[in-house]
Amino acid sequence: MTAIDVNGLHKEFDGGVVAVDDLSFSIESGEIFGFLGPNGAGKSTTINILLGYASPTAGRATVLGQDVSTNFTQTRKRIGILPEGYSLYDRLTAREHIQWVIRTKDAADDPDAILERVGIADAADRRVGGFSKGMGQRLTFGMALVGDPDLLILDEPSSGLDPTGIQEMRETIRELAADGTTVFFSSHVLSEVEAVCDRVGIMSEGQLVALDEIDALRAQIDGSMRITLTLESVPDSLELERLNGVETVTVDGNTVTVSCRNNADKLDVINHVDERATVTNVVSEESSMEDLFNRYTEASHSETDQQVGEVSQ
Ligand SMILES: Nc1ncnc2c1ncn2[C@@H]1O[C@H](COP(=O)(O)OP(=O)(O)OP(=O)(O)O)[C@@H](O)[C@H]1O
Repeated sequence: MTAIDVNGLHKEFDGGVVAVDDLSFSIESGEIFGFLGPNGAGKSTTINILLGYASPTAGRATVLGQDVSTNFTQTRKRIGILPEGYSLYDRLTAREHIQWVIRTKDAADDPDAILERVGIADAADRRVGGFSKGMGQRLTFGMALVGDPDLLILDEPSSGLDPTGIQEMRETIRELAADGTTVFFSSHVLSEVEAVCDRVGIMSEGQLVALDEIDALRAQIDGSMRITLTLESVPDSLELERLNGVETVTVDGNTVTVSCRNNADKLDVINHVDERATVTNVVSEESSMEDLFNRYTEASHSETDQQVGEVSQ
């Protein structure tokens, strides 16, 4: 079943700012989807439209089978939201916060079980005013879990959490997805997205510039594999540039660093060098999530620049 379906979505604010530009994608139930993009890319605007808080200028979005431009109140009860920069009530306890969400969602959860799940059961009766940032984030996550939502929308969910908290949240997210909950995960912490998401969409200037599994995105960009070979000595002519799939070669002292397209190219490089020199060490790495993010968002910038150039000529 499709949990989110977005078709030709467009949002232009007063003053002509186009925040979302012809956006289309769909997310299946039980999928953990990472939604990425630099500041101002249009992520929050898209999330606000998906939650029925903002209306699109054009296009259509359906969430859990319901068009977001229709009365969305009942559907929203099936969505758990962890907003960025949450606001909690200092005078209320953690349990009172959970009870409040239970009431607004007409849910039947046990507040203590939820607090236990997010690791703050021992602080259930403490007023939230004295909570640390991480405790507040755990509580907000707990509030999002009320009512066993069909869709979880998490905006920067690991913000303020310590490594244990991040690990626990990851496990909870995976358990929920395995039970069929769809998770829409927006974050600037790319390692976090890589650790937990099945698929990612990268936004830039209101458009989706990449949409795929992370490995598939890696395979689509050139130079996504980097291999560093340490040699006893570097021969005068290695002629690595002549190999298929080799993008760049740099030599620094006894090390040769080669970027190439994929795993098969990497093996060719190792064999080629091994036939011509004594290799003492090999380190191979895939592009980091940061590399991918930069490559896709920079590519979209340069395409726009080019289009602007073409128009102005
Ligand atoms: N209410 C508004 N009125 C006018 N312009 C807006 C409004 N809300 C957002 N924008 C503009 O729309 C664009 C997209 O903003 P949006 O907040 O959706 O980006 P974002 O990807 O969530 O960014 P960030 O990562 O910084 O939160 C930006 O240029 C922003 O200035």
